[in-house]
Amino acid sequence: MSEVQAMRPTPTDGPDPAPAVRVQGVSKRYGDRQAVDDVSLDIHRGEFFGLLGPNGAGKSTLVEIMEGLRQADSGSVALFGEPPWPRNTALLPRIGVQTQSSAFFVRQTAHEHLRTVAALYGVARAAVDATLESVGLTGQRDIQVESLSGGQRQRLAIASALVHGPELIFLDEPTAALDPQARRALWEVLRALKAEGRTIVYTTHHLDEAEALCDRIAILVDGKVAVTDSPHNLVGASEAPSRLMLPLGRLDEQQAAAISGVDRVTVQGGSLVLETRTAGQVLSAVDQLTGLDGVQTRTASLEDVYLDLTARLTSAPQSPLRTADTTEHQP
Ligand SMILES: Nc1ncnc2c1ncn2[C@@H]1O[C@H](COP(=O)(O)OP(=O)(O)OP(=O)(O)O)[C@@H](O)[C@H]1O
Repeated sequence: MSEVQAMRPTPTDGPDPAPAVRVQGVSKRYGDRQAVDDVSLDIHRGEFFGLLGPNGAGKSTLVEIMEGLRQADSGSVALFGEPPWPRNTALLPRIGVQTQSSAFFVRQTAHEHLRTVAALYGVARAAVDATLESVGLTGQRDIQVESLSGGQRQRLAIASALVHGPELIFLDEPTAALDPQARRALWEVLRALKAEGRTIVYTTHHLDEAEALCDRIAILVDGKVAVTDSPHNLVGASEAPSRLMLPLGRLDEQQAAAISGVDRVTVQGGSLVLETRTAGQVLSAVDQLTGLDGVQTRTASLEDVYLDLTARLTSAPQSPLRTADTTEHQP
């Protein structure tokens, strides 16, 4: 993306510039559903900020309010100190938006579509080729949009959000339809954008993605911000257990559950999984009983923290699922 437009100087840059995004007391209700409930947060310039939460938590509504696409019932939003609503055309060149339902010129080729979007912003043609390349669509440049696969369209939607070199980029579940290679390739594009100093607001259900990319995340539950922090701090402060995975047949479930410090025993795939908050003590007990050959340990991840937190705060089913086919034994 280094060939894509250089970042514009920000007129408000100074010793203490306004944050890229400031949300203060924002609420939004649809009928009797409180979609966003008194949310306040700041997203700093140059920050990679993740917005996580179960289906229906209010992420898209909040992002659309930030983008100026939807009006809040109460509260305020400022992007670089400017309100995006009512429609603020001065902000448009500075922000890039990819939504879950991006619109396309379907009868155009990928290249024509992006050229059309670029022309709306008065962007040089060279940026079109560079942006198509950055999202891995050079090979599809002459294919009509309606003939692109779902994942390729998604990449074109991302390219459309990036082609004018915006300072602030909103991406709403951008990797939802991408295959694993395309997902990792997009990570690299996003890391490069961050390295250029751009601010990224990123909605995702992929916890590994949030952990790998985001400086900070907010977890939204039932329209409220449950927590905001860096993935590192959240995992460090978490009480989510570590997991020891033993090949099946080495211990039975009752033996494992009887080990002091084991909180929960499950069978997942080909492993007996022991959850514990005292991994060292449990490892040495396992060593004495059966040896440590083939035993794997996994410390708490952001996904564990997320599942733990959202389970405590809501009874709704969670989006990232634990391994299916799990039997469980509580000691
Ligand atoms: N236009 C609308 N009219 C009525 N209700 C809506 C509308 N948009 C969203 N909602 C409701 O508001 C709540 C929040 O929806 P929203 O799409 O913001 O959540 P989300 O966190 O983005 O969900 P997901 O992860 O499934 O995309 C949900 O209960 C949803 O059904």
